[in-house]
Amino acid sequence: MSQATAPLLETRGLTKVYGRFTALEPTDVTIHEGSIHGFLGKNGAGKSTLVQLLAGSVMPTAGQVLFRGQDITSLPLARRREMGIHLLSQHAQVVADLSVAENLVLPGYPRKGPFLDRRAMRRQAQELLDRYALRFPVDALAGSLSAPDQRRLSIVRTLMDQGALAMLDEPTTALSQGERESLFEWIRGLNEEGQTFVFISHFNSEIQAICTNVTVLRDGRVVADGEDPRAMTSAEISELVVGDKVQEFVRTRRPATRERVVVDGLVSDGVGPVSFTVGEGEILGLVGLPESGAQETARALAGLRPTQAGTVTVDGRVLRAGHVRDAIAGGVAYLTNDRIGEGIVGALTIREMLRLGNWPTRGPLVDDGEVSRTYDRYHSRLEFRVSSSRQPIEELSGGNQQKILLGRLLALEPKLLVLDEPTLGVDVATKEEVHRLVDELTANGMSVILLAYDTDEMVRMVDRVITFSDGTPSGQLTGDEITADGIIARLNHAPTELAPASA
Ligand SMILES: Nc1ncnc2c1ncn2[C@@H]1O[C@H](COP(=O)(O)OP(=O)(O)OP(=O)(O)O)[C@@H](O)[C@H]1O
Repeated sequence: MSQATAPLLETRGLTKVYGRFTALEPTDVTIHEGSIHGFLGKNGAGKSTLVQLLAGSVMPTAGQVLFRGQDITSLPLARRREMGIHLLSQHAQVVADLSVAENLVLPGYPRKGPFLDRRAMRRQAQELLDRYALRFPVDALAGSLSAPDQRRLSIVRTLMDQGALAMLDEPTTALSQGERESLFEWIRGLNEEGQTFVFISHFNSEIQAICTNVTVLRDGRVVADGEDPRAMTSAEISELVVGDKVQEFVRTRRPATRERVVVDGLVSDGVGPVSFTVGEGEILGLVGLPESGAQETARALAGLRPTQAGTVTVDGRVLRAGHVRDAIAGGVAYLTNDRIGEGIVGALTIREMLRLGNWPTRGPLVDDGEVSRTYDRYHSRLEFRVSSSRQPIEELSGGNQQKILLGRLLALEPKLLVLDEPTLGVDVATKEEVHRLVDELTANGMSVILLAYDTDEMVRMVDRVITFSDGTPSGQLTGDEITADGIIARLNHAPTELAPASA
């Protein structure tokens, strides 16, 4: 990795206040040229706020941003982009129905007079792909690329114009272990050539794998700066982030006492037939590569995919397939892994979101007292960092939004909880709290189906694993067979097709 050199970007007393809420206290940080600089912190600590202030998508309440010594505080986002400062935010994605080339030249399409110059566009795009050792065709639709390739494409967009600084806010969300490693190798290769990165992640292993130094934020304040994460243990990093020791939760596997959920011959749009059972109080892991049938089956159970054959029975009641309201009424609740697309309703307040579609009533009226009690229950348990229960969901940090979605499902008191990436974007302390909570629910009889890219989470939480390939169950792991290596071996992990940039 390149030697850290002169300051590329510096902040002086940079502050962000929203109304009466201080998202970022006066902050002084320095990002050195050639470094991979990590920002760490719990949910709501202020990481995204800080990178948005650096990128110019949010303007500060006070303080300065210096770029190579020049004060750029008042420059807007577009000007900073021209200077090579780019942010790939948690929500940024490629435009699925545009080609790779169109995505890469956005928004500055090359023109010939009033016309779009397609040849120039393709040539520019191909040069970029070559420069960053990406081998997918410039004419492919961006939406047809694999998830990691879409991520690479969006990173390349942040690196265009010889980008001086690429800030990546949780870039590995929804990538498998193999995909992460290949992405990291690529980033390291670019870094070797002098590219500076800012990197945000809740995974200590990722921070240690890639960052040369870190800044740690807690409740909007810098509590550590300049540490080398490679010289620390994962527990030390967690302690720095949380401000306390994080007790890793270890679940004891419990044999199921009776069958609660019976899935029999389920066929859903080319997936299946799928048959399995889930016991009372059991956590069943569904594992498979994308489009293997694991996630499709989970969504079909929740009524979110049309089904053509088979039945789903919960406590003896047969659910009407393909009907989400019927699934909920029958006791099935599903946590989506697409928080932005199908999870949150931005304008709702937190307390409304927690009881959305599940309003407690007193006579004909919404029972406001019960809404408040629901908020209090999950606020203390899941520790949202928010200014009030009436704050709109869209203002919350990503991890806090995830906690609200989880709280909403728990408030439904389901019999079967289907969790698709329950700790997506959630910090190290809350992750353990979510695991503890799910364990308690299963101790009280709730059945859980878990999908998780993080094999460590899978291994620690489940009683049993069913693997999927080609749209049907391909095997089962129980007891001591449930290990990260065991799962990965069953997945028949195909190596990713890309070589690192330096190759
Ligand atoms: N537009 C806004 N209005 C009010 N408060 C906001 C707004 N944007 C962010 N906040 C608050 O600022 C705080 C910091 O949020 P930020 O998104 O920076 O956290 P984060 O460290 O990136 O968290 P996460 O790990 O969950 O993504 C949060 O408590 C959030 O609710």
